[in-house]
Amino acid sequence: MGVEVRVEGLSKSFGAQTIWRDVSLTLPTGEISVLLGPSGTGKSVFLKSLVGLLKPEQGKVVIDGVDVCDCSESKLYEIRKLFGVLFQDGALFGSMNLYDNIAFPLREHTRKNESEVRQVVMEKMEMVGLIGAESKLPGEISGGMRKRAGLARALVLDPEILLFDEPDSGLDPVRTAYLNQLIVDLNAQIDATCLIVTHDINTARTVPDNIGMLFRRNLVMYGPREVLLTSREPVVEQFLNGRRQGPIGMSEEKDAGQMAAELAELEGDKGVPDIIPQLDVSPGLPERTAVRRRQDRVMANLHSLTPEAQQQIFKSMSDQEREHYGIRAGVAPAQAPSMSGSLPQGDVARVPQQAASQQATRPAGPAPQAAPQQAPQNRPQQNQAPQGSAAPNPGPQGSAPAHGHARPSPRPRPRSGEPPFQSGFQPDDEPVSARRRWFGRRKGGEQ
Ligand SMILES: Nc1ncnc2c1ncn2[C@@H]1O[C@H](COP(=O)(O)OP(=O)(O)OP(=O)(O)O)[C@@H](O)[C@H]1O
Repeated sequence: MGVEVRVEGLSKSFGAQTIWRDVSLTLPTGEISVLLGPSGTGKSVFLKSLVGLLKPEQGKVVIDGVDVCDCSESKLYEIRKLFGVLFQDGALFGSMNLYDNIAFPLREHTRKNESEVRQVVMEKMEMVGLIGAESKLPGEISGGMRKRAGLARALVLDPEILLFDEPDSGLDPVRTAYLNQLIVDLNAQIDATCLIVTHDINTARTVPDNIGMLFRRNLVMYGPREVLLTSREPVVEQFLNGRRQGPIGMSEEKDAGQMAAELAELEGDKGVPDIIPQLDVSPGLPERTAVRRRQDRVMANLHSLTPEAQQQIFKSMSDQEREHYGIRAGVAPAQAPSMSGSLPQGDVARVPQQAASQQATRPAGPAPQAAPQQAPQNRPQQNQAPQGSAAPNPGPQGSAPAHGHARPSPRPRPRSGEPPFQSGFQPDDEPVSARRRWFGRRKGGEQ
């Protein structure tokens, strides 16, 4: 199971160049988060700071009770063992075949003998669908295969935190869809805390539980996917829709006058966005346990989310889940701030924690389908969990939780007749065949 990563007030500069300042966020245990931002906003610098490869001037990165920014070399060495990192190009050694590349961390960092090494390497190669490609050199395979080899290598030390630096860079949309499905499936299998840096809008829309966005040296927003995917914050909206119009210009920032004119042009185009369902795990694999933990966490902080985000959260629930959380039809969601506003606004990044105290600036969206009743009396434990962190693991699927009432299974599988927002990917969609390919039914051919 993954571990929580807590970032508090982190600031990083190179000489006079401030990369970002006062970044605070929590990557909840086992959840998948995505970090977005225009080129050059410091996303890779952020990843390197989490692993302790770069030292921010201020702030903390707390993992397992250790501040990575201020700990001994030996502690840092131990903490780094919790990480698996997939670099943009896979970072494979060009002169080593895939088997030796993937075996490398095991030979360097463990005392396993060669037969044990072989067992782990083959297991991870099978997970990413590379069986049969052991003897190939990185130069002899496609970009997609190199990414998967890099991912297998990132997995060999059984990481609790997985960082992906633009896993989709250089891949076509189909290979990107396969890779996204692989990430979701891996998360279901190992429950590692995942952070993906990407520019790919489809990845941002379908893979993560949480999304963050860096812009103008600030984390402008971070929160549950439903918040950012329905956000009217101009920079978030521009990025997630891949538009020219908005605060982001060719060289990051735009002239204020031009931006105002462009945004005025878009005023007519302001319907409440409907969000695409999140990718579900491939059939035959375990459910993602993070989904249930996240749902408890988000429901405990629901009042602090925008009405649009609340609406999307209700829509994504099954009847059983609505009943469990005491949600009834026909009542408006709690009012919460829109989270749109002028940039930079560091506090907006703490949307789930602080939004409730901010002023609403925009009328609520259209009448919602459903809204929560009072918090269920028998669920105080989740409400007491620290905001932004995962609620306690409620136990195996279907078993009675520690606080003693039956829970619905997480994310029930789609049944015929259910509305499409519950379905995730249908059996005929690409990621399912990706699983066939990546979980051993096909030998590691060229992708
Ligand atoms: N070691 C370093 N020394 C000095 N400047 C650096 C260093 N590493 C990164 N930078 C600078 O930090 C800024 C952010 O770089 P970074 O690679 O993190 O951006 P990014 O958001 O990941 O960009 P992209 O999306 O294009 O990959 C850039 O201006 C870069 O030149």
